[in-house]
Amino acid sequence: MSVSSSSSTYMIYRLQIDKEHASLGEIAAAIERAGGDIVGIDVISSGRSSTVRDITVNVSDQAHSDRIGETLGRLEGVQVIHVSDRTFLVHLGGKIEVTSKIPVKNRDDLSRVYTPGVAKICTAIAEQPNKAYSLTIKRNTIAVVSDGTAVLGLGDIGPMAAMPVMEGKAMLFKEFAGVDAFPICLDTKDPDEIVSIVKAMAPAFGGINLEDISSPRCFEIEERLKRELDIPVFHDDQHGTAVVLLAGLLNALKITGKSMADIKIVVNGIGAAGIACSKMLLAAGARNLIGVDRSGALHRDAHYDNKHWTEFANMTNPHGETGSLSDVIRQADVFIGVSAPNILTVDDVRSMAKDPIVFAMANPVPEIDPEVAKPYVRVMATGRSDKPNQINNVLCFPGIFRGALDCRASEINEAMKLAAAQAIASVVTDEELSETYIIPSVFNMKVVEKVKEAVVEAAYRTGVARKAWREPSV
Ligand SMILES: NC(=O)c1ccc[n+]([C@@H]2O[C@H](COP(=O)([O-])OP(=O)(O)OC[C@H]3O[C@@H](n4cnc5c(N)ncnc54)[C@H](O)[C@@H]3O)[C@@H](O)[C@H]2O)c1
Ligand SMILES: O=C(O)C[C@H](O)C(=O)O
Ligand SMILES: [Mg+2]
Repeated sequence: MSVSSSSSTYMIYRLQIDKEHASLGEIAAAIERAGGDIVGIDVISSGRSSTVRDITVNVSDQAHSDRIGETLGRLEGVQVIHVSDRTFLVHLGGKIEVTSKIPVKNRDDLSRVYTPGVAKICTAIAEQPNKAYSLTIKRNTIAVVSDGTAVLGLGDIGPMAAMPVMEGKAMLFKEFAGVDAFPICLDTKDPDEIVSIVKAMAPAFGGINLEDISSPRCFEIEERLKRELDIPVFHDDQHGTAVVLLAGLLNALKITGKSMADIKIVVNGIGAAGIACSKMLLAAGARNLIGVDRSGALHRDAHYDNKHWTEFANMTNPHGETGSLSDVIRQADVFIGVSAPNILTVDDVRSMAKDPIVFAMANPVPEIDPEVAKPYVRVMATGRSDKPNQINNVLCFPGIFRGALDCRASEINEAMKLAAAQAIASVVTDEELSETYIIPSVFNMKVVEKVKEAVVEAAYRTGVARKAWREPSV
């Protein structure tokens, strides 16, 4: 039996194996019988009577891992020393660190990078603040700021628990676009306090990436920071997601031969991502878009305490459809999920129009398991990196900030976002386009390059770039 569940994970079993009483063959057979897939075997130490080995096994979940551990513990001559989760191992001590660019080996070095030499640099910046861009980390550094209230689809898990995601985002900024990023998780949910903290720390940064802040607070926080700061402020869950979604949908529609203006789109989860994705699709020509949240379809005859929902209802659902997700998804061409795990059923998908497009983007568990949906959909995408068609904001935020920093943009505007979406979509050529390849891989080096170029061009075109234009050298 092989492990196919979308929640599968790798566990490492460290075993002491008594050479006389146990063999690797027996151990492998026991693991296979218990349903685990062995993906690696390493010798840690080898003695005359026993060896210590790490056996890496793909398991479906924690309970499955426990069962395999118990099975191994019952084998004669085998002692389970410990069991570790490979995902936990890569997080030990955190995922990023600060390194210096210049060695500090002697007093001379010290006196230049630190006092007294550093003082004249400080004075130069005090006299001409713009010099912070050439003489400090500002020009290449982003703050990734969260309050831990909407972490992936895990919800309000607090600032400490949000850190692994923010460290991960910082890592991706660096890996994919060479942007230095600091994860900053704030122990407050108060919008006034978040705005004032971010404003106070802004001098060190060339841009602010807001992350995993729940709606509707995220809208006010972002709007105020955009107004009050002169560096780009970008709520990734809104705009990064919307940019990548539009890129994916433009390409998926080429496959089904339908046009944005004619299709019925259902967006499930009218929070940060849902509202931004919907606005972007409307700007791209969508007309029949219906938003659904926990209480069903949003429509203009209802009264909402949340003013963003009132605004949303007024610009969507032109035919005033009401009811649950299952009611409004009938005859829809496109489902976009930015809500919660496993809320879309096979029957819902089967009630959609011909050639359904399903983007189940909730993380880490999508609205429907892609394996379950596959037989009934034409194009399927999720936010996960272990499945085809990954619609995830990681395709956008490194490149869009690379471009914004390079031209020293004062903001990331609509034109820059649209340019980024078109650039991502364009990486997949017409020859390459297929049901399982509507969106490029994040590892495709062309993505960041094309997004950066398109964003820089749009920033100069719309007058928000502040760096003197230099013709590219030939
Ligand atoms: N793939 C990506 O790139 C990407 C990007 C951003 C967000 N997301 C995912 O989208 C989800 C929402 O993120 P967000 O930042 O917008 O959060 P949010 O808290 O701002 O919004 C979530 C919304 O979903 C609604 N919701 C929750 N359960 C629901 C259900 N069963 N039916 C209908 N609506 C439901 C909530 O009421 C809320 O309005 C998360 O799972 C997140 O991981 C994915
Ligand atoms: O973090 C991700 O993988 C995407 C997105 O920002 C999310 O909150 O789910
Ligand atoms: Mg997020």
